[in-house]
Amino acid sequence: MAEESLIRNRFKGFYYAFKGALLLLRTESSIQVQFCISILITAAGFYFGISPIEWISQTLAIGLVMGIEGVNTAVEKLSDYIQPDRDPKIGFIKDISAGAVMFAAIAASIVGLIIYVPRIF
Ligand SMILES: Nc1ncnc2c1ncn2[C@@H]1O[C@H](COP(=O)(O)OP(=O)(O)OP(=O)(O)O)[C@@H](O)[C@H]1O
Repeated sequence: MAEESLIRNRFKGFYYAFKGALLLLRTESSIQVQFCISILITAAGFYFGISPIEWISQTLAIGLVMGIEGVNTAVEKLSDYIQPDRDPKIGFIKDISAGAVMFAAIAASIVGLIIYVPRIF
């Protein structure tokens, strides 16, 4: 019985996570832009015939950027909900959350440059 409800809870958790991913894709322009870039980069991967290790690096980079961008979006929404007015503490929280996205984006850009610059130039 307990095991059954554990499995049901896992399925529910997966359902909510899937719903959240769709919400991000449907409502957030930053995620939509990153999703389009991910599709283009994936197409580039097929076009240039990148190696398995390059596919792994590229897939991890895409997941890292989109995942952290999703968390950053959640931080922004939560911040606006708990403090709709201007507040330096909220400004700091939003800035460091955006900074986390930048770390991931820089790392992903480096991965992209390492994979594609030698193939293009
Ligand atoms: N409530 C706030 N108090 C202080 N600074 C804020 C606040 N909201 C946003 N900021 C500052 O603005 C930056 C961008 O925040 P955010 O991406 O939420 O956009 P916004 O300024 O709220 O406008 P919009 O939501 O229309 O894009 C933050 O990183 C922070 O520096």
